[in-house]
Amino acid sequence: MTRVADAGARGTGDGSGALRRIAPPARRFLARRTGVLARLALWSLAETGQAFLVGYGVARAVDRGFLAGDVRRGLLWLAIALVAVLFGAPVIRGVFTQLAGLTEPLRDGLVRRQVDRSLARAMLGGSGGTDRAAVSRLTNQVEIARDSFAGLVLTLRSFVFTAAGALLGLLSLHPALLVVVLPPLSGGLVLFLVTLRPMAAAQRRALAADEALGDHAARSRAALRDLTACGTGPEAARRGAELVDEAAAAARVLAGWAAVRTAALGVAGHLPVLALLLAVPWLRGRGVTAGALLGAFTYLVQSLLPALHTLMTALGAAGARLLVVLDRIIGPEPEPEPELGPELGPEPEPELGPEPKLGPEPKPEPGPGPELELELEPKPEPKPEPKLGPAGVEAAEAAGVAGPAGVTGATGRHHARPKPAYRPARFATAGTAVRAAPAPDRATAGATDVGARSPVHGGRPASGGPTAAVELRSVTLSYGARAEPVLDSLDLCVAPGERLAVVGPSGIGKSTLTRLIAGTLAPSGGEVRVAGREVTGRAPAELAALRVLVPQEAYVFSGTVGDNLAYLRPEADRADLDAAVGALGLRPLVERLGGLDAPARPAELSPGERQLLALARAYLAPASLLLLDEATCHLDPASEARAEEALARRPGTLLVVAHRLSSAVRADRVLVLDGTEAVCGTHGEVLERSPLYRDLTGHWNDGPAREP
Ligand SMILES: Nc1ncnc2c1ncn2[C@@H]1O[C@H](COP(=O)(O)OP(=O)(O)OP(=O)(O)O)[C@@H](O)[C@H]1O
Repeated sequence: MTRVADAGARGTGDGSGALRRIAPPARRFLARRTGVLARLALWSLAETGQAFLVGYGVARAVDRGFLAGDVRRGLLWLAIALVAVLFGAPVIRGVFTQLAGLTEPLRDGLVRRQVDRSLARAMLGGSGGTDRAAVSRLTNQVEIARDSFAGLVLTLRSFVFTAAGALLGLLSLHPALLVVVLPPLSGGLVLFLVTLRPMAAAQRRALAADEALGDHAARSRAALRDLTACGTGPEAARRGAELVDEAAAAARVLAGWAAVRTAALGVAGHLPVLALLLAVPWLRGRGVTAGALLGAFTYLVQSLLPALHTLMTALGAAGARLLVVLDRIIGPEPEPEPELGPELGPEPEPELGPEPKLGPEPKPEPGPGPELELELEPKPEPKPEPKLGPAGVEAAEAAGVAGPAGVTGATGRHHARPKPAYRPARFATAGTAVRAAPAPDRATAGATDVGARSPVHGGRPASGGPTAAVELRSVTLSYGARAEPVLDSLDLCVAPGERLAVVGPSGIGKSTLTRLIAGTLAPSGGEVRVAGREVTGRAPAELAALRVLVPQEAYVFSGTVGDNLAYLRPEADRADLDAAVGALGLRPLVERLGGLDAPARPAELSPGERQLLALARAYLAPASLLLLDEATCHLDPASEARAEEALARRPGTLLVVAHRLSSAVRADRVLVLDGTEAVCGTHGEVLERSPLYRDLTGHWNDGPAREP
């Protein structure tokens, strides 16, 4: 219970401090609005007259009317009291009209102040640069301040002017009435005033606890992958539980003081009535008439008690809230919350992980390993996918860490990529979203670059042939029961060791295809096999052993550079890491960061640097299939070429969602995804056969990043 408790303590001892801080600007604010205040006082004076007349009318109606046998006079005085009550409606209207002249400028001023402060803080950047509580202050707390201020002005003003009218009335009826009424009234008021300061402190503590809890929840959500990667989940959960306890404790303290305040209200509100009843003989002895007694009761029950009740409620709740909220907005800057756990070290901001490609929420990405994306929004899936909630994340993480165990074909060192044993080059689709190229073309697709191709039928390797690295059999994927399929009856066969580039316009389904192959998305129909094994429904650990998917926004977690590189292959030694660093051209970056043992602070890395680290991590991964979903988009063409070549040299198969033409040219084959047509073949072949590919290459060539 560290920081929040401190904040609460600060608040407890700081109630008068807050008042001192708030008082000067409050005085200036009011001094600039003397006209509004004067008009408000004028309307309120009418309330004094009203309060006076209500009790006085009743007293006179009884004494001079009904008890004196003059019913007409009695009714007349009652009518006067009634008119005074009815007169209250236009008075309230007038008061509210003037009130806006105070509350709206206050709200505008607070909003301006908060925006200025948040912008200034954001511009500072770095540690504490983001003010996560700003939204709460800007919306919720500013509205609380406005409402509380309005309530306070209304009730304070009403109490003062009503009490003045009622006390004046009591005095005019008989001074002895004041002797009986004033002591319990003022006693209750004093008791109430005594509760104000601790109540404000409790309010402040409750608000601080609420903010800290919200902030912690937001940070934990953003840093979920860091927490998982660094194993600090339990620590974050423990801190969350502490904050919940703190919020509950603060609410209990607040409730305790609310009970004391209710007692004060009982003393001030009901004791005077009791005292008046008990003192009736004494008062009668001093010449207080029956009408005056009735008038006194009317003052108490009709005017004083309601005004007192609303005053206490408003001062106790709205007043304390106003003080606390104003101090948070215009007082000293709140201290930043501590980071989520010691393991996250000095990193200023927990890394948020890969950003979404589409919209503000991250798209779910593959299960295990640092490329893991969290399932943040429900999405229609054709078949149940392994959930990536906390439990799933742990499982996926375990898979990423333990992935190398049992991986076939993984060797300690990377050798030159062996030539594929065959190049089936089969791609055939049928259907609407992605259709097969015409049959004669399909028969030759990919055949031109390989002389002796294993016999394939419909894009499938013939039985007895080598197992394909990737095989899609009539795969269909729709993101909803009635949605148009993104991929429709797609057949695809990628040979072991082959390099395939996937190209197509934005939104055509390239990422969808990689996710299907990665096994993080289940097809609506058909079958996806990697290394001969169906991937759908496979456990994250098994998937991790089969493939690595690197998304566009690479994920680097808070840890050392070496930890990041070896994440998918924990047993990698220095030589392995050095080899990866050299192969990917990472040396200058690693040196700048301070070596393999230096901390990698995600927030201090550019997107391209993060991609390089993620690519080196993938390079070291034991899985033989590498899926790059625009994973080099933040690299310059030379770095991209170097990285791709290095990844292609490692033993295994490479599927690249191409970001530049050069990626496609370097690939053994190119798969062009198109809404109505899909073509697969060598660069030259698809250039000839696919108008879309010709368009794309034209666009790439004419684009700002001109390709060789
Ligand atoms: N989780 C999802 N839920 C619903 N629709 C989705 C989802 N993910 C992708 N889509 C839709 O599926 C289609 C294909 O998306 P996908 O991301 O695979 O395209 P892409 O070719 O990779 O695009 P880009 O190059 O812009 O990344 C798009 O229309 C997209 O809006």
